[in-house]
Amino acid sequence: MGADAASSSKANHTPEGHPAIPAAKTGVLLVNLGTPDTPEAGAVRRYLREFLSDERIVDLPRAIWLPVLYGIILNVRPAATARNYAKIWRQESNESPLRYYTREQAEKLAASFEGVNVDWAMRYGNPSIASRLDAMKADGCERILVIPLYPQYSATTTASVADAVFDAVKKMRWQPAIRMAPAFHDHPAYVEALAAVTRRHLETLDFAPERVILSYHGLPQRYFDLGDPYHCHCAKTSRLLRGKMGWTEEFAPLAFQSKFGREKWLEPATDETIKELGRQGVKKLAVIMPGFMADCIETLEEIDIAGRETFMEAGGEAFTAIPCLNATPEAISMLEMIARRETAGWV
Ligand SMILES: C=CC1=C(C)c2cc3[nH]c(cc4nc(cc5[nH]c(cc1n2)c(C)c5CCC(=O)O)C(CCC(=O)O)=C4C)c(C)c3C=C
Ligand SMILES: [Fe+2]
Ligand SMILES: [Fe+2]
Repeated sequence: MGADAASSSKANHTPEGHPAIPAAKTGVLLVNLGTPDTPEAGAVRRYLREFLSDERIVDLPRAIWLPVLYGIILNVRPAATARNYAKIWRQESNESPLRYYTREQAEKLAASFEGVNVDWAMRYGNPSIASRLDAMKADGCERILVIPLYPQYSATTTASVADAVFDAVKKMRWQPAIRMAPAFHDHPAYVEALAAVTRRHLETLDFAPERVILSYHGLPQRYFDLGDPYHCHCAKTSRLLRGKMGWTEEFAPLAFQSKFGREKWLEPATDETIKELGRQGVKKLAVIMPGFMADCIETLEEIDIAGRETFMEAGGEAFTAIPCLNATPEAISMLEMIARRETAGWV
């Protein structure tokens, strides 16, 4: 045993010859949905295969779902989705916007919340939850708080992160203690952050929107009927944000975007709402997407590109997609509040 090992063994009060034990640390792991590694059909196919195989996302019996997934969806969708990713890909760092902003959120949170190890992972794709939990543990994290970056709880997202976290620690002989942060759809700092980013963005425009659609990612209606509280969380965030901004429900209607598959999803659909407002003579429209903590394909392509086109074709004249919270100071301060509250007694 070298002199270093002997002195660290003394500091840790471990017996002579015992392997060195790193000082106990607390970690915070931010987790978002995930994204392909490149905007090419092969990478998109790998990502969609993992994503759409999760029973939390599609809960149909495997005997029914897997033939559809492997026979149709994974043959048809990757090429079209890859073309959409290519439109929004961040060339300078060669990654998707979701990955870029999630990493930036973790870096900024690390700078403001000293004394904890902050890391980030993706539920599907890379870096995986298991790989980052392994790395945090190897670095001495005995206590880890996981923050799913979904303000509104859904079994499809929040619970799916918990599944992956516990699947990963299931394989560890010496597990870290784990805490899962709850949803934060009604956290005052979250609603204030949405309001601040919105006000800042509206000031940069040369028009005043006649309507602001509050657009959230959708879900099959059946999941709501089975008890998923997501719709209620979206409704509450919307009510609180309207209150803060002085908006009426007519001025700022709720809608659900990104429908996938044939089942009935939560309504009204964002694309239909955009079309309908255009037909009714609304000329200036804004869309805010409070459920997305970071800009991604669903906000930058589906809304800012495709939604804009839909509105213009329906007679609209001016359109804006309000940026997501991303790594704004308000978003980081909210994440820090949640991280400090949920690590109480640990740090
Ligand atoms: C049955 C399918 C899907 C459910 C249920 C679903 C729920 C859900 N998703 C998000 C957040 C995001 N989804 C994103 C992309 C995306 N979502 C689906 C399908 C379902 N989502 C697909 C097939 C895709 C990939 C893109 C495509 O092929 O159209 C993203 C963006 C990822 C990125 O890299 O940019 C996010 C974020 C939530 C919050 C949610 C339930 C509440
Ligand atoms: Fe999705
Ligand atoms: Fe989409």
